[in-house]
Amino acid sequence: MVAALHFAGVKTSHGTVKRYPLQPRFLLPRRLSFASSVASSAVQCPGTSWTGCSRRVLKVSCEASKFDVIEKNEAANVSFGQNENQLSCVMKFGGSSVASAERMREVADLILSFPNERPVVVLSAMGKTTNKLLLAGERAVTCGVTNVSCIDELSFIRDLHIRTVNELGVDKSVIEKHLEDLGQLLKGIAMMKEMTPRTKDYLVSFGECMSTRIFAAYMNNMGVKARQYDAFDIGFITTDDFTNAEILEATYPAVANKLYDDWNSNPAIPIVTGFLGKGWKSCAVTTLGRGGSDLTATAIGKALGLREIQVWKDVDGVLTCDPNIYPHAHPVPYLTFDEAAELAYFGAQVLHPQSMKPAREGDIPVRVKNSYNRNASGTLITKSRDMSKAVLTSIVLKRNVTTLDIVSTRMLGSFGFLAKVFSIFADLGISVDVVATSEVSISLTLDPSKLWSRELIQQASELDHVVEELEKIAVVNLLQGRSIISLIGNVQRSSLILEKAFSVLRNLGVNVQMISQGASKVNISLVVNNDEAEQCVKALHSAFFESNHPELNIGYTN
Ligand SMILES: Nc1ncnc2c1ncn2[C@@H]1O[C@H](COP(=O)(O)OP(=O)(O)O)[C@@H](O)[C@H]1O
Ligand SMILES: N[C@@H](CC(=O)OP(=O)(O)O)C(=O)O
Repeated sequence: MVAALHFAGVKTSHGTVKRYPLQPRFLLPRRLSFASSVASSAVQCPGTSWTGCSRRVLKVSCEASKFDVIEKNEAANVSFGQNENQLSCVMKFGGSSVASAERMREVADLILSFPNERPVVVLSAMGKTTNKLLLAGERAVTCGVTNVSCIDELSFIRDLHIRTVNELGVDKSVIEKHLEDLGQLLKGIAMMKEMTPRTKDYLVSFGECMSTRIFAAYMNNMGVKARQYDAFDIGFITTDDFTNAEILEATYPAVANKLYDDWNSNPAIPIVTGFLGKGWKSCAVTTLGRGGSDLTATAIGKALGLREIQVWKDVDGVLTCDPNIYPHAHPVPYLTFDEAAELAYFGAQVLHPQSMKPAREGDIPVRVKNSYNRNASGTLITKSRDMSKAVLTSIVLKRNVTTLDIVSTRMLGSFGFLAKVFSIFADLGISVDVVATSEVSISLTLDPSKLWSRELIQQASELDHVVEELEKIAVVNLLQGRSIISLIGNVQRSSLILEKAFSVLRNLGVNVQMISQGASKVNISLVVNNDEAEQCVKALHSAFFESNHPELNIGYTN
């Protein structure tokens, strides 16, 4: 069966015109395929041979009201997925992946290059927009209402977004109101001379709200039906902990209902804002902590029971250590949820610390991929993997950690002492990362993950309060400027790991101040001084991952 389609011409990054169909669904037979890049594309039913193929062939299937876009590379076999009409996976693209018009084109192309997927797309704000918004807010606090329009970061954000819509050929109206409201909000902040956490969350939400609107409009211009969603309007219900809200259970059924209902009644690729939610009491916009779009993605994966969650970054997957510390770090092909969670929790910026939780609960594989190098195989994170040969998987560094040495004044026995210390932390809402205990003393590091910035802030007053409380029962020594080096791997082989690690550290003349091997079986933590930490990571990396002893290099070979 061959039918005529209307095509919209779209300018590509190379200035050529690609042609995409305009979704005249009433014109379409039950299922269609068509060749793109060929002006006079033939439309045919699946099962017939591909005609008019240039290097790439797009295929659109419409079954009843269902909608599907499929791309075929010459080399690849096209096959339909098993549930070809349902949403199949999440594809999350971080700020680095959608930093410009050029990048948005790449991402659209990438999405369409997956023939068998009907993805829910989750986007972060473009590039460094979140940081710029925060800086703009901080400047507004002190600059005075009349100077708001001169804030450099505001001009930067405006220019970036307007340039992007222009370059993509998208109507400016999709973000005009947001840009106007953003200016008003900054004036409000300037007037109040303060920026509360609640205001901060509303302020940064403009980043994701604009990137998703631009991208959805671009997809629609290409003839690929897409629908933009603000997460706070589709059931992402959170606690009211502004800047670091937690997703509440009610989110899952609400999001599933909304996305599936819309998909079933009028299919269009959902383009959802990452990072954002709605406080259940305040009904105000909340955020899930920096890097929170990863968590949005895994939460949607769990809510919809999807087959896979893909998080697309600017690196070839989770690496054996932070590439900013050691540029030749290697991709880790397989991780368990536990390993990935530990790695993220202990400071690897590549994943949001809480993002593995929904994926683990839903048992949905997470794939970390590189949007700049789509052929790299990336990292696959699943419930379990063959650990028989695994030793060390990755080395993670968390800087600027505060440690506390707490020695009992012996008014309490050991049991009462531990209980009392931890009840103080519980009362103050502070969680602890690493703990080492003896009968009458405890050494621990404080969890900075609740803090807004990825740079750890010294919360002086909070720490003073902790010390004050602890001093009622103990002698307390507070030490700042420490780092935690976490050795993520197979703690079943901890003796081997520790032997090697300590020999490396001894050679460097570094004294380990605290060591903790948790019951988690995937992490050994070492506390060292900040100024020694980077050289330790580099030396450990070369000893474990570049040694001539294959038994020590196998963290990423299985
Ligand atoms: N172990 C690690 N593996 C991979 N990337 C890491 C690691 N540790 C830190 N990173 C950093 O994390 C960055 C990717 O995370 P992020 O910036 O949140 O991506 P996105 O904004 O695209 O979601 C990388 O560019 C890299 O610099
Ligand atoms: N834009 C937010 C949320 C996010 O997840 O971003 P990214 O995916 O670029 O890390 C942030 O910068 O924190």
